[in-house]
Amino acid sequence: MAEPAARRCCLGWDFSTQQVKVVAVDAELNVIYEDSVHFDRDLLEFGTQGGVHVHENGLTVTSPVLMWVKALDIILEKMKTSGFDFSQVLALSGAGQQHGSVYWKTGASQVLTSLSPNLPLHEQLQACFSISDCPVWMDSSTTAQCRQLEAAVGGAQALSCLTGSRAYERFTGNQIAKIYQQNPEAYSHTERISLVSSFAASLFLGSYSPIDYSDGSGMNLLQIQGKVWSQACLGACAPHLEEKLGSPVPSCSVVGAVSSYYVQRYGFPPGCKVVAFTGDNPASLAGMRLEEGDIAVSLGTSDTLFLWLQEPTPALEGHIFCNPVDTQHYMALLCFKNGSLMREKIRDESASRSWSEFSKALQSTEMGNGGNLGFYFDVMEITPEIVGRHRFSAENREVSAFPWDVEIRALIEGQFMAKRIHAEGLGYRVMPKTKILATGGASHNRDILQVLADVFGAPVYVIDTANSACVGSAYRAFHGLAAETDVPFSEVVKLAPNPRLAATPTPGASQVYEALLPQYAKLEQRILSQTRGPLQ
Ligand SMILES: O=C(CO)[C@@H](O)[C@H](O)CF
Repeated sequence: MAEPAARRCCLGWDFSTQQVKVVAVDAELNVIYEDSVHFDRDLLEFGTQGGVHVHENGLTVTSPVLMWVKALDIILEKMKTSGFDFSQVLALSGAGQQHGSVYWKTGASQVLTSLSPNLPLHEQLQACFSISDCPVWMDSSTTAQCRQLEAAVGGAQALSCLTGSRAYERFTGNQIAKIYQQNPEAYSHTERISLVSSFAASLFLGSYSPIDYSDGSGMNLLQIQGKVWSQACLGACAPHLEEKLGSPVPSCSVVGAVSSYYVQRYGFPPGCKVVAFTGDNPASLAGMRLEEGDIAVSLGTSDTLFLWLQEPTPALEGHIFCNPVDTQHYMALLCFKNGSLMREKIRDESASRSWSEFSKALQSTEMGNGGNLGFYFDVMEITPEIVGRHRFSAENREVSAFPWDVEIRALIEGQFMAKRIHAEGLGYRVMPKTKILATGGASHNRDILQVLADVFGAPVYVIDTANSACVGSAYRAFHGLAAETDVPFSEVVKLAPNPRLAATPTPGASQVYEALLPQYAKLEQRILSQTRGPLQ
């Protein structure tokens, strides 16, 4: 049988909370291989649940760094056993869960640069970490450090203007501050601090990989305008921190070639390039091929917005990161906690637990819902911090109930008007070329997507984002190969499969919602001032 034609490809990795995943993407941008290793299922000796350990205090959440190392050993062996041809890999890049941090012990770099190809990574790196259980994004034990950092730079808004976010417990600077304060000896024996993304890149490089601008924006340490560490933030967190972090680099940087360990043990070509790894959300933005003016809406348990911003206006909500595929622009994340669980509750209460009844209500009620507006937050909302259900008639009078069909439309219109208002609060603007990319469970309901298209006045496309961080990383690897030629990312990925058009705005939608959006915003402020007292 003829030898299979050589399939030049790039690899995209994702070191996520629950697993390590890899995809191989060929030059036509087709996924030709994928594999994964699940921490809970395949690495039982580490005893994680959902890939993490939640500590007794309920606030501290960590993951064992050697579990991540061993997962890479296993997945590479699985690829080798399946006959994957590593010699075809032109470049690789990857993603890591954002905010997590890895602490390399003094002397580890010598081990990393002299790995024996006869042994797995985890056996050789056993003694290379000063902290064996790494803080991850689910940790919320650093509130004190958050307050200290905000005080050091002039307050929450000042920190947001500087680093793109106010202080958040999961953000890496606050986690480093806690380790320095509570475990100074481990901190003093740490020669390098990586994010999960740059840690994974270091494993492939065989030396310390720099932190990229985009994932570095999730640390409360990087000046997002100047793309340099903020000396005020570094100083407020821990001493000698800049030398432990190294200098940040543009996310599209080629940071080196794979180490000889991979050439000799797996057959990677010696010139296989490593493109800077980044955070899972920035990598997903790349995988969704978001462009200027686009917005991605992930409709899941909580709803998450991915925004492409040219001129960000940092706020006390949401997160602004350096853009992973365009160094002049930015991206933003906005999280809305009352997502699908809220939609399912109203479906159960008002549509007899039936999505088809739910859809009928949306089909039978008018855009704008006759001026009735609703706010549905059965759990404390993140954006903004409101809890409870609040309904208002067209005359702005608070009412205790709506008819079942009005209730359903009020929920969905309210959820999407909130998204547009808060996105625009961060500097997002709907443009004539705007595409809305919808993903997640609720994106299978066409009537819900119709409301989304109407509220934003833009077409809605649906995409499958199951592998978006991996695929986005493979796309970024191809982009890194073209780095010297200055080809824009959008050009590199133009052959990728296009999303499917699902809904376009109903004629007259803009007039309806341009009038209703300010009304919704005013009522939101009214609820906020009632619940937390008048704004200072
Ligand atoms: O904390 C987050 C973003 O700010 C999460 O989406 C993590 O990146 C998940 F890994």
